[in-house]
Parts: sequence; structure tokens; C-alpha cells
Amino acid sequence: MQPCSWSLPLSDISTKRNQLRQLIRQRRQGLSAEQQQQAAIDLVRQFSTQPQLTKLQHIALYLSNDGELDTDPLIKSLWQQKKSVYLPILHPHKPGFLVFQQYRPDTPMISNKFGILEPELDPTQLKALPEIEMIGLPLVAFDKQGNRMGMGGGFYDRTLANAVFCQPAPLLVGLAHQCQQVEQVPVESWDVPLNLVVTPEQVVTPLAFSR
Ligand SMILES: Nc1nc2c(c(=O)[nH]1)N(C=O)[C@@H](CNc1ccc(C(=O)N[C@@H](CCC(=O)O)C(=O)O)cc1)CN2
Ligand SMILES: Nc1ncnc2c1ncn2[C@@H]1O[C@H](COP(=O)(O)OP(=O)(O)OP(=O)(O)O)[C@@H](O)[C@H]1O
Repeated sequence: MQPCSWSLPLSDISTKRNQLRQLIRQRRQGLSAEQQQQAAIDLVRQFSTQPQLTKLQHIALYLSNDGELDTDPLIKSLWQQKKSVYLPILHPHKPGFLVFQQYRPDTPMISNKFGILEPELDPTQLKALPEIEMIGLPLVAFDKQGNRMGMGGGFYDRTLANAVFCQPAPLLVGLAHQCQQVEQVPVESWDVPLNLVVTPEQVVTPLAFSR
């Protein structure tokens, strides 16, 4: 029987994405504790070299999981500079979406269904997307065009699908280890591209966004 040829390219992309996701997750999980610590310190240094980032006051980040680049030192440095930091919370009513809530040193935290710490929901501390100036996104793989692939839940893609139309739009900054860069992320139509990627070693400015 003939295979249904028009469906092949679609399944090809999703197979490629899953294989790449597995490969890069193993790569970052293989980093030693020392390499992770150094990377987290280098991230703070890279961040501080970017005037377009250091001028910002309202910054969303994430708490690391699964070998992701550790954001703890960056968050502490931002708190010291009196910046407001926000973290994602799995949306309480809209499955697959995120909300962002302020994170302070004394914020009560709970573990979400993926085992990632998130602030306990407090509606008075939520921040709307147009008021967040920069979102630091976790990712599994990125390329120099600013394409990003995450853990496969589509949370950031869904939540940020309309954020590009916000006035002003939050700057979307991928945070990753250098070993997470690939030649070309297999892109899907819903993938939201990044304005910038910061690794412990470099800042990648996709051509489409360089000003
Ligand atoms: N640090 C961090 N926080 C984040 C994300 C992220 O990628 N990293 N997310 C980005 O969207 C959202 C959560 N999405 C996630 C999706 C899948 C898994 C995960 O570990 N999946 C496991 C299966 C776990 C299970 O089914 O219980 C896996 O694939 O092995 C984690 C987070 C919001 N917060
Ligand atoms: N804007 C959107 N609207 C509806 N569904 C979406 C949207 N974006 C992504 N999805 C769905 O989410 C699923 C996972 O998408 P994808 O593999 O791109 O996630 P990811 O980028 O790895 O995850 P994340 O954004 O959470 O880091 C896909 O099945 C996709 O159809």
C-alpha cells in the first residue's frame, strides 16, 4: 500500500524535534556541577555587558530544571539592583498557558506538576505581559536565527503567541548553555522566535532583530 505522502513532512519534523530534544537534554544533563556553577556566574557577566538588558526594571526569568542554565545568581544580582523579578506559574484555569508572578526572597513557593518550584498563586502579585520588559526563556535547543525549541509542552509558545503585538512587546531572550546551540532548529508554525539568546559565552543577536 502507498504511504500517504503529504503527511510525511509533518511527521518528519516532529520526529526530528523529538530526537533533537532528547539529544540536547542529555547533553546539558551531562554538565558537571562545577560547569553548571561557572555557567551561572558567566551568565551574570554576559547579562551585565548588554545595555539593552541592564536598563530594564521588570524581568521575568525561570527557576532551572533538567540541566537548564541556572538563573539563581542572576536573580540574586537583579534583586541587589532593586529590579523586579517574575517567574512563570502554570495557568490555574487555562491548561497549557503561563502567568507571571513577582518573585521576592520571601515569596512562598510550591512545586508544580513537573517538580519545578513556582510562586504560590497570589493574584495581587501577577504581572501582565505588556508590563514585563524582558522574558528570559528556558529552552532545549536554539539556533543563530533565534529559533527556539522547548520541553515540548508549548507553554511559552501559547502564552507568547500574541505578546509580539503588545505595545511595548516584551523582549524575548533565550537563556541556554552554549552546547544547546544547533545549526538549525526544525521550526513549527507556532514557534515564537527570540530577539536574543544569552549563553555563558556569547550573546547571539538574530539578524532579523539586530537594530
Ligand atoms: N525551568 C523551567 N520552567 C518552566 C518551563 C521550562 O521549560 N523550564 N516550562 C516551559 O514550557 C513550563 C513548564 N513546562 C515543562 C514541560 C515539561 C517538563 C518535563 O520535565 N517533562 C518531562 C515529563 C514530566 C511529566 O510528564 O511529568 C519530560 O519530558 O521528561 C517540564 C516543564 C513552565 N516552567
Ligand atoms: N500558539 C499555540 N496555540 C495552540 N497550540 C500550540 C501553540 N503553540 C504550541 N502549541 C502546541 O503545543 C505543543 C508543543 O509545542 P512545542 O513542541 O513547540 O513546544 P515547546 O516549544 O517545546 O514548549 P515550550 O514553549 O513550553 O517551551 C504542540 O503540539 C503545539 O501544537
